Amino acid sequence: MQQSIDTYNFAGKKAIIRVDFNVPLETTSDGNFRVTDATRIRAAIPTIKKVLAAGGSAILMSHLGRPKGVTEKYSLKHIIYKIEELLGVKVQFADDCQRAEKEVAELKPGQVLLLENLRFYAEEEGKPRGLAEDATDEEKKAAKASVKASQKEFVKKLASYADCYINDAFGTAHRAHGSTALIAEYFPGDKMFGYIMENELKAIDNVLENAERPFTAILGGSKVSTKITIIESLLEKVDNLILCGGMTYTFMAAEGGKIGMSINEPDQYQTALDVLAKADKKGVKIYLAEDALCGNDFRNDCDTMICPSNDIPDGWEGMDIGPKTVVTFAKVIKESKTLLWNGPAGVFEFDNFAGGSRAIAQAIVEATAQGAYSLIGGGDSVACINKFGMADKVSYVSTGGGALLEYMEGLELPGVAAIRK
Ligand SMILES: Nc1ncnc2c1ncn2[C@@H]1O[C@H](COP(=O)(O)OP(=O)(O)OP(=O)(O)O)[C@@H](O)[C@H]1O
Ligand SMILES: O=C(O)[C@H](O)COP(=O)(O)O
Repeated sequence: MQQSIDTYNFAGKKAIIRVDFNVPLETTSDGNFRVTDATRIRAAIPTIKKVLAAGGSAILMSHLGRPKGVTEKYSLKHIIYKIEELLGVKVQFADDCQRAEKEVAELKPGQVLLLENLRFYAEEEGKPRGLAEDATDEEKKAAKASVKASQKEFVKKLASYADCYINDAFGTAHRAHGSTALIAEYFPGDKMFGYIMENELKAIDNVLENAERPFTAILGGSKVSTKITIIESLLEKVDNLILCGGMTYTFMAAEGGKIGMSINEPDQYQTALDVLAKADKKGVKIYLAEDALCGNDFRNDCDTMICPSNDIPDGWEGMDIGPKTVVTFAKVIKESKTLLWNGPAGVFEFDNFAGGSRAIAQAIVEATAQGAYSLIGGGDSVACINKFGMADKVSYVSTGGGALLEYMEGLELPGVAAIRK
């Protein structure tokens, strides 16, 4: 049965909390690691504090990156300093998530223990590793069966550490992994969502079910192929769909435009045309960038010029939306009552091409101040809004990328289903 974190009695209990501490790291000149965006750690603090304040202890577990075994650069020990800084509590560390009995036994109420990266074990994802490229179907089948069999033991061990299970890893809720889904079976009466999960689901449900109109979605990023299912499902829900970023040029090229060396997916031309036709049929207004800020090389300090997005000369590429587009997009955004933004409008990592994304963020902030509800989601979009210092001026910043998109598409997230079941 699903419990509530607000009413559960944590006194003297150990809570194992699945968090999503898959955060970006960079190496400093002295060879140490630094968390470059702590949004996901910051967001998990209220849940951890709740457990500690209610007399419990917290065992934190997460993945970091996509390691294929034990890999130093993906060790969660690199982020301990950041958790301690944000939580204000010392964090103990178990350097093997499957051999943490001693650390768990010594854990007292009010204390926090972080387990090493769950993905150092193939069992977390339940997918075989190290298969030879020429492995036969039989060998692949056997390897899969073998990791599935040991996955049960892996999950059972994690479950044995605690009295209750909290899933607060919204960013990973779309993965049916050991720690996000299977483990819940071992806590039939003591499983619950943390605050991130509760808030994310509420915020997205609010957008999907009670969206005040006009509802405008702004989708950017580099590829049509990675966003096509969400584009299609959003056509059922929104009044306006602003398509920007690198995907612009696939649409322009599909319609016969000249796009120079802009990012482009020829195998998606038909899909792009189908989207435009479907939007027309549904009465959804699609906004594509009419002009582009182009560069002659993929770097911040290349030469630039502004061109129509469908008439970019050879040797140039569209790297941000142009000034006319900024005016059009900002007007549509400011006239909207519900806003969803996923994916930057340009190569925002380069300051000279961050202007379009900044203008979109600014328009969203202004619309929010006028009473619109705004939800920003996705790793790059959140990095963008943080870079501009505007995260606290929108209604909700999601910690989810893929999870947010899948939930918005109407898919059941395994991490959510496992708690509700
Ligand atoms: N015109 C462009 N040309 C090339 N790359 C672009 C362009 N516009 C945006 N991008 C790049 O798109 C990347 C993000 O695109 P991607 O499709 O990977 O989005 P995403 O990771 O799904 O975003 P999010 O994490 O916000 O959901 C950024 O790194 C940005 O630099
Ligand atoms: O960053 C994310 O989207 C989540 O942490 C999930 O990571 P994954 O895509 O490697 O499963």
